[in-house]
Amino acid sequence: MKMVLVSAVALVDPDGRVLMAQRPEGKSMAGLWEFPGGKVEPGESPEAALIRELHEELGIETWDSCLAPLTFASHSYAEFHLLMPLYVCRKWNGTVRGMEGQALKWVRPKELRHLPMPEADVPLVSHLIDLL
Ligand SMILES: Nc1nc2c([nH]c(=O)n2[C@@H]2O[C@H](COP(=O)(O)OP(=O)(O)OP(=O)(O)O)[C@@H](O)[C@H]2O)c(=O)[nH]1
Repeated sequence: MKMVLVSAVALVDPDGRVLMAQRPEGKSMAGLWEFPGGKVEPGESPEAALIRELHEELGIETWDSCLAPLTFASHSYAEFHLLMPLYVCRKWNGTVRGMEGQALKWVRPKELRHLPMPEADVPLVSHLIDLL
């Protein structure tokens, strides 16, 4: 099965809330809330992919040294197998904005349990609750 490598991040604000982004209409899994991030391009490190995606999607700047690995998702969808490292980031420059028109919200870790999210993300929530 095709393996897809996606880097994702839990941006954590000073109140311990996590930023979630809603997948827009027209995309697969539209309406579900996901961690910011995206596919790792050939030749790119997972950290570089995340720094690029955070700039493109949210208009913020961060650095390798601010990305702490937390856990990963390994999940088979019908079309591909997703391997998705999840980082935690508490330090960035700029104010988050939905640069691609996507809805954003800051969510308390326990409230993540009630948010509709992609299947692959569900097991990640307890790691964030433990951490935060
Ligand atoms: N960024 C992100 N992607 C996730 C999460 N969970 C999850 O299953 N994914 C999947 O990982 C892939 C990320 O692709 P992407 O963000 O670079 O591009 P995309 O939405 O345009 O992908 P698409 O090809 O499905 O339309 C998508 O298939 C997405 O559904 C998550 O928490 N964050």
